[in-house]
Amino acid sequence: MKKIVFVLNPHSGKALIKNALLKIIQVFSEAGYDVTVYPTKAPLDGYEYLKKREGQYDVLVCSGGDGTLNEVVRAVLEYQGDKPPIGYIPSGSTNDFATSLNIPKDMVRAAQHIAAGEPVQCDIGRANGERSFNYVAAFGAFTEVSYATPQHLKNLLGHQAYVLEGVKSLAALKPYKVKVTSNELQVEDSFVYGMVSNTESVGGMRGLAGTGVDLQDGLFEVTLIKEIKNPMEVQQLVTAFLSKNFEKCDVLYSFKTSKITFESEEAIKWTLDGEYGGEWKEMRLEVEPRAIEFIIKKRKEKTKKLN
Ligand SMILES: Nc1ncnc2c1ncn2[C@@H]1O[C@H](COP(=O)(O)OP(=O)(O)OP(=O)(O)O)[C@@H](O)[C@H]1O
Repeated sequence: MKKIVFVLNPHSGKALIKNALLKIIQVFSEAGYDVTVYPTKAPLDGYEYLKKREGQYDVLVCSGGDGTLNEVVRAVLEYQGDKPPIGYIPSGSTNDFATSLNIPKDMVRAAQHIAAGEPVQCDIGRANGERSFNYVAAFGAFTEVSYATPQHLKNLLGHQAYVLEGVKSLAALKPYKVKVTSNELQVEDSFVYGMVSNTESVGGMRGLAGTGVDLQDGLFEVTLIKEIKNPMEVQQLVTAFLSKNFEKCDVLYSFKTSKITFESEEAIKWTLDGEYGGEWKEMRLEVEPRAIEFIIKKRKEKTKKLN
């Protein structure tokens, strides 16, 4: 009998998991799995639990927000032997990455997709050779948002919390002098925002990272916003984001890369998958191509697009 473990953060999002838990277990059981359920007790508990149990499960399913998913991926990346596929049942406040994987918001449906789904390979990011990130590493405006927003506020406002905080931080944009080095671009300038991502949606907003996002092309999208000096530049930026056409915007760089370094004289705070990622004077971001398998619903066009 194949073994599935279901690791869940009981407090994530609005704790909706409690209404769906029994049905989710039934879905996996009826699909022929021997099911183990593990509710996490604290940050890093999910990571440690799975790390210690390498080789014991055929499929790892997790439910929570981006932070919980990040822990599960991190454990699997550290496995020495086979890396089991990961199923994700989102229950966080924004769930950007789930949107990119076309995972339904309804938890029981998400479980059904996993039970009948297939694994697809996905690129993963690595920050300064250590911490992994699934879909976004960023600094500057907006990035304080997710780790500075308390859980109860996130639960209350959901995705609006991000937008509200984002607008607030727009009023106090602090530029950072940064040297950016990649094969595609070498530049030294003042930036208010920098993002390296592998997702169609960031902070609940689609299109921020440009178009043509492919989760397994070995490339992440880079979006850099320069210091904004006048109202015309603000307008340019708004137009670029609304039209999703970044080419004519002088205050923005948008390109794809597999490796990029950010260097600055002062330490800059980073966020990795919406969680605090530390303060760094040098941040090296690298793509690990197709490092993880996610189980998603079998779908002709999706399979075509991803493979
Ligand atoms: N039982 C727990 N108590 C406290 N924190 C936990 C617990 N289980 C997990 N965590 C930690 O809480 C952090 C946030 O959890 P998670 O990402 O699952 O939910 P969220 O914050 O609601 O979602 P999102 O990040 O999408 O808004 C994670 O870093 C996770 O490790």
